[in-house]
Amino acid sequence: MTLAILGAGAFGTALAISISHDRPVQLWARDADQVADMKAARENTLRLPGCPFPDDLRVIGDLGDISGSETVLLAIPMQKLRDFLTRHHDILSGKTLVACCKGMELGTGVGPVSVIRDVIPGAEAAILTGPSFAADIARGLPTALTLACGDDERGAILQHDLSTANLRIYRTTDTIGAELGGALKNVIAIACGAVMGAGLGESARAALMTRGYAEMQRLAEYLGADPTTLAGLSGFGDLTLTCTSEQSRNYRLGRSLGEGNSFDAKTTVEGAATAQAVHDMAQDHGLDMPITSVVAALLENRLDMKTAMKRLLSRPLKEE
Ligand SMILES: NC(=O)C1=CN([C@@H]2O[C@H](COP(=O)(O)OP(=O)(O)OC[C@H]3O[C@@H](n4cnc5c(N)ncnc54)[C@H](OP(=O)(O)O)[C@@H]3O)[C@@H](O)[C@H]2O)C=CC1
Ligand SMILES: O=C(CO)COP(=O)(O)O
Repeated sequence: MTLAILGAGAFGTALAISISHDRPVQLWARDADQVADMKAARENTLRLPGCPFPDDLRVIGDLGDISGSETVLLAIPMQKLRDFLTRHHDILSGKTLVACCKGMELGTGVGPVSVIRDVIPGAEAAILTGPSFAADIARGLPTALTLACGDDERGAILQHDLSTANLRIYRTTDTIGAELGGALKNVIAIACGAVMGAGLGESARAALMTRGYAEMQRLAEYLGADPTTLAGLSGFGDLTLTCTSEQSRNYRLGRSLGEGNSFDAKTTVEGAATAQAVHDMAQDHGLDMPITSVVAALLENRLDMKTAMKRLLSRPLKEE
């Protein structure tokens, strides 16, 4: 079975490299120059340099070529997903679509599985998420991810098809919990980066991670997710990785905020839009999401670091 991966960014490319050691993979990029470059160089010099392509990885620039692939991984940023699916509805209808992005959609507040179900009801929707840096996967370092699919039989097939010697996949049917964990940990990582950038120390970061996790659980429970999903790879696991690593773009954006430095606006940082989306949703539903709200305000320059910290620390004292 050939697998198609749409989006030749760092993550799509890393998954394509890892999985094509076991089975044929088509990796699609929208930009003709990038397609030509990857075909010639047999690596993604733009997004993931230094990671050579296995022989069974085929680079494609024509979406029509995926007609024979039953399973399609969508590795494009969250805020671009709805438009992408709408434009390519007919090609993707009837397939199993696995979201590989992390975030909640601005305007609707929903995650990628809901967007897929909404735009292409004729497809089976799933999500692959969890603690993993693209460079680690591409280099063959051990990684564990969560595959969430509402249809457990289909989920078991995906789990088997996408696992490799170094990529160990666990499965759940709780798609809401899996997409919330991946989305919200990015917001908390921005907060942690900001605290570290401002020189507030490791203890403050540990407090933010813990209270951030409580915030994630609160929203997840409200939206009907299983709390044990949040305690797994897609929630706690990814929170730990992203809040503590300089490899994370969300963490680095936060650190720049804390240091008072600018950050390259072209970098994919899913937590920025997600902070706003979740803040809006929390307000609509009367939910208490103080860290998310502070991150959204920091990113919009509605708050400075000092006031942000004061706001979090001056909240009424309560039971843990
Ligand atoms: N990098 C990582 O370590 C990990 C990333 N992820 C998640 O994967 C998702 C993608 O991130 P990542 O690959 O790192 O991002 P990159 O910035 O490396 O790449 C983004 C990719 O999306 C493509 N793209 C952007 N907009 C569109 C569009 N409208 N239509 C089609 N393609 C589009 C870009 O194409 P172009 O170059 O032409 O603009 C590019 O190939 C994110 O949600 C991220 O959270 C998950 C786990 C790990
Ligand atoms: O999701 C990731 C790790 O699991 C990648 O994190 P960043 O998007 O912050 O780089």
